[in-house]
Amino acid sequence: MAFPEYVRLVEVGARDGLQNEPNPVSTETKLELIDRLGAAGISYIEAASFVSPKWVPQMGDAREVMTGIQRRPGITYAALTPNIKGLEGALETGVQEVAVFGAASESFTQKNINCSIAESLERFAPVIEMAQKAGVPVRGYVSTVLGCPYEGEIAPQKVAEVSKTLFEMGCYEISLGDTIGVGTPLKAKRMLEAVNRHIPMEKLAAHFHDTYGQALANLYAVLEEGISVVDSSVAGLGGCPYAKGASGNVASEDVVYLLHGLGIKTNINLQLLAETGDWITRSINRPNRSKVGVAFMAGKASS
Ligand SMILES: CC(C)(COP(=O)([O-])OP(=O)([O-])OC[C@H]1O[C@@H](n2cnc3c(N)ncnc32)[C@H](O)[C@@H]1OP(=O)([O-])[O-])[C@@H](O)C(=O)NCCC(=O)NCCSC(=O)C[C@@](C)(O)CC(=O)[O-]
Repeated sequence: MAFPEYVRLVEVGARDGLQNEPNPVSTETKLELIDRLGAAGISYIEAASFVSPKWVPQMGDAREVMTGIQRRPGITYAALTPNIKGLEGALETGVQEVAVFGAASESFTQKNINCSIAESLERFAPVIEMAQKAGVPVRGYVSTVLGCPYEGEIAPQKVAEVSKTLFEMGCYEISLGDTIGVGTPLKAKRMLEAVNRHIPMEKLAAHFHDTYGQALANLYAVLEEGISVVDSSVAGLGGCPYAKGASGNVASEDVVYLLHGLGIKTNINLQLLAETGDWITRSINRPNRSKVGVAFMAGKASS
């Protein structure tokens, strides 16, 4: 199969990227990050998460973030909403899209959202229904698609089952999360094939973490299969609070560099994106995990 002509990046740096930061990140910093990402040409920004602040304190300012964004035309600003309480909060801020998040592993679902897979799906049904009534599209995440921190291997069939259910419940797109970054290209392809038997490729997204340094290789593999939506995080920020040792998402700068090298359009200004990665990592005192970002900034410093 040929590569797609255009890939939409779903930038999750402000949410997945920051949710696990041990030190508080100010609302002001989050808002500047979101604004810079928009200026760099990102068209979809996952900006916040309406979850319990007891579970994920770093996302406790979701309302302030969502209402503080200077919205740019053509950009979708989205938020995670695990239940009706979260959705109500998000809708009050005029959120444009929301996402529910399940997993293909029972243990991870328990640790992450305190219920079984079946209960999570029951809980999502009214969330999806209410969002749709409000005219807000719902994205569905499925975590642990290539491995679970508690259960190890996850059967592609299980990933397909949960994905299919979320899709049939009304999620317009299913994002397949390698939460702990253990996947390899062949595994990623096999998992995608299993899901694609039930869901069209254009309704699927790849959400790969880079813990084992395989994320770009895995992305290349699924791009070959026709994936055209990729979740990533500027400077490779992030990790999941309920997946110990999981490092950040694949870095947005690295993904954009790969895509442009393959002749795939993104409408993203890589220089501005690299500057954003440099700025946020300095602001929160983190290493920049984007090789492309570091190289770009070194080139700029020496020129
Ligand atoms: C889902 C719950 C809330 C269930 O948590 P629970 O304790 O079972 O919920 P509950 O309904 O019993 O409520 C307990 C308390 O939380 C409050 N509460 C309840 N809901 C909300 C809400 N929406 N917003 C604010 N507060 C809320 C509720 O009001 C109550 O407060 P109290 O009466 O004790 O003061 C909890 O488990 C939770 O918040 N989990 C969040 C976990 C999380 O955010 N994980 C990271 C995101 S997933 C991820 O990163 C993976 C992904 C998506 O990136 C893809 C990948 O990489 O694989």
